[in-house]
Amino acid sequence: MAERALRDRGGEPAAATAAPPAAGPLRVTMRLLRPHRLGLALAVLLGLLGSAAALVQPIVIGQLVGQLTAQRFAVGTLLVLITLFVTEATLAGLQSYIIGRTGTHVVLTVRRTIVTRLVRATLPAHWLHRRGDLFTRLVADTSLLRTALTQSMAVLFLTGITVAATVVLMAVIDPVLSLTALVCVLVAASGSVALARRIRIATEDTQSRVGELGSDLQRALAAVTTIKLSRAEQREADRVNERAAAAHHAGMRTVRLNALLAPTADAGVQGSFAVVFAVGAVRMGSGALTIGEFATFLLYLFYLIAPLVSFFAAMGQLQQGLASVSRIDLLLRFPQEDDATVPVAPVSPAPAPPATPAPPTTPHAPLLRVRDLHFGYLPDRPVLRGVSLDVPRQGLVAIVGPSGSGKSTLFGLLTRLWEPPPGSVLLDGTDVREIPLDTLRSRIGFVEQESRVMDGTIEENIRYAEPDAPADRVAEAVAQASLRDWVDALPDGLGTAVGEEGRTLSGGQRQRIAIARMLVPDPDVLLLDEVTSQLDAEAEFALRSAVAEIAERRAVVAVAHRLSTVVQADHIVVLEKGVVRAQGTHAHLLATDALYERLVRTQFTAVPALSAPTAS
Ligand SMILES: Nc1ncnc2c1ncn2[C@@H]1O[C@H](COP(=O)(O)OP(=O)(O)OP(=O)(O)O)[C@@H](O)[C@H]1O
Repeated sequence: MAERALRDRGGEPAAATAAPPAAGPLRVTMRLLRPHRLGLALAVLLGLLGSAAALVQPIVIGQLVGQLTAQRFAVGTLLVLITLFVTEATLAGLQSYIIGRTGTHVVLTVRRTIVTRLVRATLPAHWLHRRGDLFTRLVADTSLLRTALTQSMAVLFLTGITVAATVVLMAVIDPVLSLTALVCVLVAASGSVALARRIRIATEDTQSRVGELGSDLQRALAAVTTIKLSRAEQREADRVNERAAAAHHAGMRTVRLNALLAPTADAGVQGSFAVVFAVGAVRMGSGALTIGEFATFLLYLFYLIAPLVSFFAAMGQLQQGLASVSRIDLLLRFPQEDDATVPVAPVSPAPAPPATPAPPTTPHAPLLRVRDLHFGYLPDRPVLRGVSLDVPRQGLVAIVGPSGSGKSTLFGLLTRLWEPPPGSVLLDGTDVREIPLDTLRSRIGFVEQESRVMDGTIEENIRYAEPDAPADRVAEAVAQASLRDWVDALPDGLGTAVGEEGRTLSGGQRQRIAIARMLVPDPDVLLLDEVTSQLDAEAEFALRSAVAEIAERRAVVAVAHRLSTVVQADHIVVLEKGVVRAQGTHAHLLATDALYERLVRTQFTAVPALSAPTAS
């Protein structure tokens, strides 16, 4: 719901979600092609040489015919002609290879850049866009770049040069007639240009509908079990099929416009010829042009047909590429985590920046300090309102409170998944905003409420935050997360594959793998967000003992719903509607705070006491 709220807000994205302003698609294209300009230049050069080899052929053929008619020995001329044929064919092949290669490289570079930016993008930026659409932009739109940009750019350049050179030659013969030809061609081109523009808009529309199709398909695949249990197969299929039909209709519009492009260009060229022919005839009649000059002029005009038609076709192709560039550009401008130094939506009262530098830390100073922390995801909807608390270097701090009171939000701010206001979260006396993200997240381990397990083996998942960790650290993390007995009983042990999203595991096993993953980097503080919620009594007991052991060496902050976890905490913070309403020990809070007393009575799930920890 929150993601939808962010998306629907549309018009005014908050500072950390806003991408820098867009440049025009042509400028973006030039920027994308710049690293590949050598390849493109080489392709154009080969094309020019190929054209030269083709243009010389009529002359050589003429000579050959002359020699043969005069019954002269023509082997030399024949060899020259064969060499020209071979050269032209070789150059054409090479040019096509280099254009293809350059196009593929452009796609690779763009995809790499996008992937890097996507994984480093801020969470708000991600939540503004549907995943299926991002996927389509990365896969389908970048594919369009290959032919639509590199090929069309090279063709436009090459045919542009050919057309310009021919026009110059024509101008030498008769400037008036060539001006007439030029004006006619430009008038004819205006129709094609207008069509090409519409092709671009239609392509953009098609691609965005393909994105919607991808998003809906992804939504359906992710919830396939829910769809089955809700008997919603047909409804879901209809919904996705409707998107497919919309993409088809938009695609058909592009096809129709594309089909119009060639006849429009042809009609323009033919019409131009008719006008030039008529003007030429008049000029011949008036003696301004000889019949020979007019014949040569017309010959050149015919030479123009092929390049002009290619030019217009390439223009249509380029417009399709530009449509994709506009969509890809959005990903290239995704705001990055490191750029996001302002709160997503400042809420009133605006938090004041720290007035004095952070106090020097001593071994007894708290490890984490939260000072007057205000935060809201949406403007004027505060979630945390002036939260202050200290986390000592060792021991267990429990955060309790009704659902929606802001407990998970607090954890997200401590790890800068969301940017806290300046001076409101200090780690070892340093504002977390000044600590490089990589360092911060290796010092603060955060096990989320619904931690992901990824396709791969158990060991790959546990090592995920630190792939090169020594084996004994992995073994220790496995033991601390109460996974040892279970892993030892598996035929493949740590090498067992877990399936996509850890499908072959139980909820509890997934949670413990997530805890082990966060223990491997040996963080100073471990944040646990309701990690015992999916565990049975035995596993919970085992994990509770493990948490107690972990808390002897480092700080642990746990959002807890189990009374057993809360009771064992050294310090308990009671959060209500984004405000810390009480803090203290279990006994103190039970005696002094009505909400805490109510939570203990009604909300905290009691777990039957067990005599000794056992692993499940
Ligand atoms: N990404 C988000 N965008 C907008 N609002 C959000 C977002 N995440 C949480 N919220 C809102 O912020 C408030 C606090 O949510 P939070 O998840 O921090 O509460 P919580 O105390 O952890 O709840 P629970 O115990 O149910 O997990 C809720 O009103 C929630 O709807």
